[in-house]
Amino acid sequence: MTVQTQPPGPGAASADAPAAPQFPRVYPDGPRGPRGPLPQQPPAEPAEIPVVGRAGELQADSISAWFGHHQVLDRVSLTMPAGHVTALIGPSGCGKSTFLRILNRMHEMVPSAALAGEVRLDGQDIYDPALRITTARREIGMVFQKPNPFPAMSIQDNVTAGLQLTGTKKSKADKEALIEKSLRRAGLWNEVKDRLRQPGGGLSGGQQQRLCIARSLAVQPRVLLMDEPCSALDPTSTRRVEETIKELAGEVTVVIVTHNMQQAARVSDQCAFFLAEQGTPGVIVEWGDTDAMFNSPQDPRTFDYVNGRFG
Ligand SMILES: Nc1ncnc2c1ncn2[C@@H]1O[C@H](COP(=O)(O)OP(=O)(O)OP(=O)(O)O)[C@@H](O)[C@H]1O
Repeated sequence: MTVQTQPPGPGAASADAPAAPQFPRVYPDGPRGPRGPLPQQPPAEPAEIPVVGRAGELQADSISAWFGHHQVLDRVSLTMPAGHVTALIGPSGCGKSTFLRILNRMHEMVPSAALAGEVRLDGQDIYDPALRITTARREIGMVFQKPNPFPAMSIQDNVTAGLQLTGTKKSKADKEALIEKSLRRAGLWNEVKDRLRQPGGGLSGGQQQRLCIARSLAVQPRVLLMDEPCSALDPTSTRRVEETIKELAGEVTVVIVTHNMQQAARVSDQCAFFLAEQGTPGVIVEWGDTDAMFNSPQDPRTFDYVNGRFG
C-alpha cells in the first residue's frame, strides 16, 4: 500500500461544493446517481449484504456532510480494506467522528444532519432504501469513546444484549458458546469467566470497554468502528484494548478514530489524515500505509501533524 494524496477536484473544498441535501439523502448527480431512478415499488424482501468472508471491505465515495447549513466534510473518499485496521487521524473538529458515524448510519440520527455520497460494504450501498438500518448496524458495529455497558445487567447478558436488538434467537448452549467466543475475542474471557452473572458495572474501565467490544462482536459484524476507544482509559487498559484490536484484525475490519499518534502507529495498517483548514469543510489530505505516513509522508501538513507540530 502506498501513500496517496487527495486528488484535486473531489475532496478539495471549493466554492462549487454540493448543496446540503436533506434526508432521505439526495445524490448530487441525480435522484439515484448513476444507477437511475428509484424503483416505483420497494422490493418484496429487504436487501441483504452479500457475505464475502467474515471481514468486509468498506468503501466511502465522495462523502459530504452537513449539520444544518454548516458543511463539515467535502467529498471524502476512502477504501477501508477487509481485515485491516484503518486509523482516522487529524486535529479536533476536522470531521473524523462525523465520517465514522456516516459509516454505520448514525449521522442521520441528528435532526439537522445531511449527507451526500455513497458507503458500500462489499459492494452493497448501506444507504439503499431496501436495506434495513438494523442490518447495516449489525454488519458495521460501533464502540464509543466512553465504555457504555448496561451497568446493572450481568456480564453475560451485556454480551448478548445486541442479539435481542437485532431479533436473533439462539439456544442456551449456542448462547453460552457465543458469550465465551465473544469474550475471548475481546481479550476478556480469562478475567471474567468466573463471574459472568455479576453486573457489568462492577468491571474496571478497561474491562468495561472490552465488554463493549465483546457485545459488538457477538452480533458478528464485518466491520467494527471505534471512536477514540481508549481516551477514557489508563495506560495499562489502553495497551490491553490495543492488543485486542490487533488480535481482531483479519477477522473483522477495524476503523478507529484516535488523537494518539503512537496508538495509530501501533495498531493500524493504514492511516487517513483529515484536515479542515480555515473554516473549510474537512477533507482527507493524505492516506496510505501507516509506516509510510509516519516515516515518509508526501504532504508537509501530514509531516507536521504526525510529528506533533500542530493539532
Ligand atoms: N451534533 C452536531 N451538531 C452540530 N454540529 C456538529 C455536531 N457534531 C459535530 N458537529 C460539528 O462538526 C464538525 C466536525 O466534528 P467532528 O466531531 O466530526 O470532528 P472530529 O474531527 O471528530 O473532532 P474531535 O477530534 O474533537 O472529536 C465540528 O465543527 C463540530 O462542531
